[in-house]
Amino acid sequence: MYINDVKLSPLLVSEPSQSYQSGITVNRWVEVLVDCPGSTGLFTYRLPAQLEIKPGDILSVPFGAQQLGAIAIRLLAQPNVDLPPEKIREVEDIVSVGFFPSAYWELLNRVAAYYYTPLIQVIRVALPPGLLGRSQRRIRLVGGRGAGGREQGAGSRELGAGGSSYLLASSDPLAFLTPTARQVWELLQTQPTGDYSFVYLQQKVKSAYRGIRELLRFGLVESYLEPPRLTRPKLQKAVTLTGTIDHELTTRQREILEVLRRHNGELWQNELLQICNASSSILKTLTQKGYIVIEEREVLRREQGPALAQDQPKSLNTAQASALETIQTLDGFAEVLLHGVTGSGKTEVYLQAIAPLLNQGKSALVLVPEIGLTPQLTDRFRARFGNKVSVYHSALSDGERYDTWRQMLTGEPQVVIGTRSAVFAPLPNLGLIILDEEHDSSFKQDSPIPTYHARTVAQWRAELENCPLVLGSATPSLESWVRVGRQGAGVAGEQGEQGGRGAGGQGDRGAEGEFITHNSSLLTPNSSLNTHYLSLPERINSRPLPPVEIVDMRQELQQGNRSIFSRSLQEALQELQERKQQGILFIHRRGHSTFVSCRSCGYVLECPYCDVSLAYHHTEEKAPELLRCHYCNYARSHPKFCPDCSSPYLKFFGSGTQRVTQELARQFPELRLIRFDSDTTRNKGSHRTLLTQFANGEADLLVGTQMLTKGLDLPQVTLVGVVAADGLLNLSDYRASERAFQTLTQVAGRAGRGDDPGRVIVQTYTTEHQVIAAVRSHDYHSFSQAELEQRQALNYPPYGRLILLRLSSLDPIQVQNTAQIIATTLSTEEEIEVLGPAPASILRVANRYRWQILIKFAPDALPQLPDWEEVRSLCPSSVSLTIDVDPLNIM
Ligand SMILES: Nc1ncnc2c1ncn2[C@@H]1O[C@H](COP(=O)(O)OP(=O)(O)OP(=O)(O)O)[C@@H](O)[C@H]1O
Ligand SMILES: [Zn+2]
Ligand SMILES: [Zn+2]
Repeated sequence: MYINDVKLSPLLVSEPSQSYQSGITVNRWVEVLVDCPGSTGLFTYRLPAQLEIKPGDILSVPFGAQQLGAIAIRLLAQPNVDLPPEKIREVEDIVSVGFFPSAYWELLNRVAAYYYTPLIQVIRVALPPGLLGRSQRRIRLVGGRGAGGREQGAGSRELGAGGSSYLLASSDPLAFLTPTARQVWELLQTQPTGDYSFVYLQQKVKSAYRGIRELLRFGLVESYLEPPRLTRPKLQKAVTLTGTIDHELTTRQREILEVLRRHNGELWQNELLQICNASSSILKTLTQKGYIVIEEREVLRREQGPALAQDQPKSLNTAQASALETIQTLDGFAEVLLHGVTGSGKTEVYLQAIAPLLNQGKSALVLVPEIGLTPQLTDRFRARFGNKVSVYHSALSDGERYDTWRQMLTGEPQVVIGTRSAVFAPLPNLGLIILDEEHDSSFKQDSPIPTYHARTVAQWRAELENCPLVLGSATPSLESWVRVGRQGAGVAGEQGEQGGRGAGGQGDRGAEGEFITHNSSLLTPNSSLNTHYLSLPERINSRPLPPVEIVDMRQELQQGNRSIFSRSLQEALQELQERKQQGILFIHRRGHSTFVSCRSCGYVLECPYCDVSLAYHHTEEKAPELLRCHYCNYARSHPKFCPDCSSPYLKFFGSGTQRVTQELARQFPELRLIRFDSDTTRNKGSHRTLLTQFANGEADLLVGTQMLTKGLDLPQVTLVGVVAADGLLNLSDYRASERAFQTLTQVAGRAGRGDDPGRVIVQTYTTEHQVIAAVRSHDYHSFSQAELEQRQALNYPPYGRLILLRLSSLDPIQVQNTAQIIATTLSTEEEIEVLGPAPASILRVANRYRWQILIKFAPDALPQLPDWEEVRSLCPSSVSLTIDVDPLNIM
C-alpha cells in the first residue's frame, strides 16, 4: 500500500468510538513510515494499549533486527485483511509527540498526494538533511539529575538496590516503580547530565524499554532525538562580566573589563580577544580573580552577512502606499499578485508589509529564485531587520541548515529568506508569505520527486496557515495572471486599478468577454479564492523604462559587419568608457562556443554519453583548451586535428560568455570586465564578491548569463546589451515565448535604475518575432493576451493541465517499449489526452535513453486520473519513471 492513498481517506485518527470498548482500549493499529533507505511503503504496527499516538508523531519501532525511527501516518481500527494479526509487531514507543504541527503535516500530505510522491520523500525535502536518518534516540531525567521526580533524600539511592524497595514503600517516594524502571532510573542518575542513549540503556538493563515506558508515563524521564553527529550544536566560549571594576587591577586588565562593560557585560571570547588584541592568559587571571566567568555556550551557525548600516523605511510613492495598504488590510488567507514594472520598488513594499508583523510576534517567509540573487536582497532585509533575518537554501552547510532550521522552531518572530525548498521552513506563526519573481522557473523542481512548484506549495501553505501570499513580478506567470482574473482585462484600465480592496481580481472578472470560460481557481477548484491584483505601473521617482533598440543582425552582416557586436552596441560600449558608466551584457550560454566542427568534413564533436555537441571552454591565454558537455559534465582536451578526417581546420560556432569576453578584450582593451556565470560563481560567496566588485566600480561591464537578469539593482548601470536573443526565442517548448519575454524584459529592466537614463540594445536574427515586439514596447498586456489565446486554443496551461511522464533507461529498446505500453494503457482512460510517447529532444543524456509521455486534461473537469501504481507496475526495474505534475520543461 502506498502513500497516495492518504489523500483519499482523511488523515485523522480513527474515531474514538471504534478504538474504545466499554472504556477499555482494544487493539489498535497504526501505519507508519520507516526511516530506512529505500523503504517508501507503509508498515502496520500494533499499538500498545497505553500509547496515545497521533499522525505525525515520531515513533520507534522494531524493524527486522533493528530498532528504527518511524513516523505515524494514520491509525486503523482494523489491520489490512491480508496481514495475519500475529505477524504484526508492536510499536516500541513514542519518541516525539506533535513533531509536525497539524497544518504543516497537512501540507506535507497535500504535496505527497498532488505530486504522486511517497510521503517520506516529501518529508526528506522538508527536513534538514540527516535529521531523521542519523538521529539517535536518547532518554534523560526530567529536570536533570537529582531533580528527577519526587525523590530527594539520600535514602532512596540505597533503597534502590535489589528488590527490597517494596518493603519500604511508605518512606520511598519511588517505591511504585517496577524494578526495571528503577534500574533505568538509577543508571541515569549516575550520569552528570542525567541522560543516556536508548541503545546503551537497552544493553545495560534487560527489557529496558519497559522500564523506560513506565518512567515516561510517570513523567520522570523524557525521550528526545539527538541531533545528527555531523550537525552537533556548535559551542563557543562566552565571557560574562561579574564583578565591579576596581583599582587593584592593572590598566590592561581594566581595559578589557571596560570593553566588556561597553558590550553590556557579554562577548564571545574570540571577539573580546580580537577587540582588545589580548591573549587568553589575561582572561584566565581575571577569571581567577572572579571578575569574569567564561562558559561554553551554543552558537547557532547561521549564515552571517557583512555588518550593515541600519536602514530606515522609505516614504512610499502613491502606488506603493496603496499596494501596502491593501496587503495590510488582508485578514487571513488571500492571494495577491503584485505586478510592478522593473525598478518600481516592490522590495520596499515587502519590507514595510513585514515590519508590523514582526512586532505582532509573527514571522514572514520570503522565497526567491536563486542564491545568485540573494546577497543583494538579503542585505536589504538585514539592513532593515538586522539579525531577525536568516537565509535558508541548499548551498548552506548541513550544520548551518540544521541550526537555521532549529532557530525557526523557536517561534521567535523572524524573516526567513530562501530558495524553493524554504517553502517548507518550519516557522510557527506565519504572518505572510512572499514569492519574489514569482514567474521564475527555478521555483519548480524537475527532479528528483516531488516535482513540486514552490508557488503551488506556498498557496496551500498560506491557506493552511491562514495568512496572505504575495506574488511579486514585473512579468507575472500566465498562471498567476489568470488566477487573479486578469485574463482579457483591458490595457487601458491598467493605471487606475490599484487593486480596489477586496474587489481586486474578483470584481472585474465576469464582465470580460471570451476568456472567462474557466474558473480561475485552477489548483483548488472548489474554494472561492480571495485574490487581489495590485499594480506598480511606474518606476521609482517616475524614472522612465529604458528605450529598447532592436538590431537586425542579418542587416549588420549584409552591411559588412562580421563582429558579434552590432555597430550600435559597439558605439554604446565606446561611450560607456567615455562617460564612466557601467553596463551589462547578457549572453544566453556559458562557455566559449556552443559547438566545434570540422570545416573540411563537417564532423561535429559530440559527447560520448549524450546526444549533444560539446562546448568549447577556454578562459584565458595559458589555460587548457577544453571541450565540455553541459549535460553530464564530461570533458576532454580540445583536439588539434579532426578525429574523423585529420584536418587541422576546426571551427567554433555560437558564442558563449568566454568567447564574448575574449572578443571584448580584443575590441575594447580598455574596458574592465567581470564574467558572471555558473563557471565563475561556483565557490561559496563568489556571487557576492563579483557583484560587490562591480557595484564598487571595479569593472565597467558585467558579462553573464540568466543569473544576472534576476533582481539586480545597480543604479549606475545605464547600458544593457543582449548579444543574441535568438537562443531564447527558438526553443521548441510551448513556454518558450513566455520565458523569452520574461528573461528579456527582466534583463532590460536592469538599465537606467539610477539618475542617468538607461538604454537597451537587443541583437537578433528574427526581429519580426512577437516576443521582440512586446519587449521593445514593454507591453506585458498584449503579450499575455496573445499568448493566452494560443494556450487556450491548444488547451495548454493555464487552461489545461499537464502531467509529464519521463522514462529513462540504459537500454534504448526497453525504455521505448515501456513508453509505448504505458501510452497505450493510458489512452483507454477517458477525459485525458495522451501525447506521445516521444523521445526527449535530447534522446540520450549520461548514457540514459529518455522518452516521455504528455497527458493533458481540463482542470475543472476533474477527470478520473490513472491509477499511478498500476502505471508504475508496467515499468520494469531497468526503466525509471518520474511523474512530473505541472511540468515546466517539456523537452
Ligand atoms: N519609495 C521609495 N523612495 C525612494 N526609493 C525607493 C522607494 N522604493 C524603492 N526605492 C528604491 O528603488 C530601487 C528599485 O526598487 P526595487 O529593487 O525594490 O524594485 P523592484 O520592483 O523589486 O525591481 P525588479 O523587479 O526590477 O527587481 C531600489 O534601489 C530601492 O531602494
Ligand atoms: Zn574533418
Ligand atoms: Zn554528456
